Amino acid sequence: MLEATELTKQYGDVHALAGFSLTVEAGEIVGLVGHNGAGKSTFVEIVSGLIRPDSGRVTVAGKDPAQARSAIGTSPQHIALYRPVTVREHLKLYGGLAGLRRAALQREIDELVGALRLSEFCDRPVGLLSGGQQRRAQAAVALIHRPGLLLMDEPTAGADPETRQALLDVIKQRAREGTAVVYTTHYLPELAELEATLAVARAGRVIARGTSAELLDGLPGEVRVTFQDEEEVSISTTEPSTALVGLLSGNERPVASVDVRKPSLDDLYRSLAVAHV
Ligand SMILES: Nc1ncnc2c1ncn2[C@@H]1O[C@H](COP(=O)(O)OP(=O)(O)OP(=O)(O)O)[C@@H](O)[C@H]1O
Repeated sequence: MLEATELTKQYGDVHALAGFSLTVEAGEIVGLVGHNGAGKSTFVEIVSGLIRPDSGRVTVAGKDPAQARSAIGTSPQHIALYRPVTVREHLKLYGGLAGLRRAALQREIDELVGALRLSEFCDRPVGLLSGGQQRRAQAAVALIHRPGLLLMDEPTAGADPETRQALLDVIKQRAREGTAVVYTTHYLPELAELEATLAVARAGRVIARGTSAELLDGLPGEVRVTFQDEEEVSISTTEPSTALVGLLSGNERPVASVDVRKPSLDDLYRSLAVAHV
């Protein structure tokens, strides 16, 4: 559904993209992760047809992004809605532009209003909504025409847990129906929930691609024991149970808490940074 090969994009001295390649199949959710400035949003902007690459090739459903607008739904990092216009009017406008009419348009609006819990503020102007409500409205605009490719750039930033869950549920459902999804986030548990494969961007390129099991297995997490006298001991380990037994055996002091942390995105970036110096 999406094929990007060796994309480059330069802003002055900054190489925002430096040979960025990524392929996403129909029905696949790809979690695009990477440090700030890695090039994720620039990639999303190119695929959504907002900006053009300096070189390289990108196709959506076999076409140039500018010719594939109706196949693409974008929820950009920064809210791009009209402040005086209500959420419902946005959905009618964007659904209508994509060719949805009357009953079909109404059906899609009703479904999204329900799934993303928009009913309470659907008839209010966007400019009067909270940040989280605007994010939900933005996501609904991306989804209204059932695009074959969804580009979600940090769609849950600032969202409360219920909103986050509602959005993840809709995205999973769309992927089951065959939608290809690119989902950028700084939050690994969301990608586990989406059962996404990962693409790790660094300095304008994708430097690792695979399932989270392939990329995270073998990376150390952390076991931390806090004793009641407030002393804290932590160990970086790939074997948390063994490490915990080791920490506690022979220890007579009462334990206040035990915390086992799985490998995080930071652990992944660190391991890849070592591999890519
Ligand atoms: N319009 C622009 N003009 C100048 N520089 C830009 C522009 N857009 C992006 N850049 C630069 O390109 C690089 C990549 O930025 P981009 O926004 O794609 O990163 P990102 O991975 O999305 O980061 P974040 O996680 O912070 O959203 C950064 O160094 C950024 O400063």
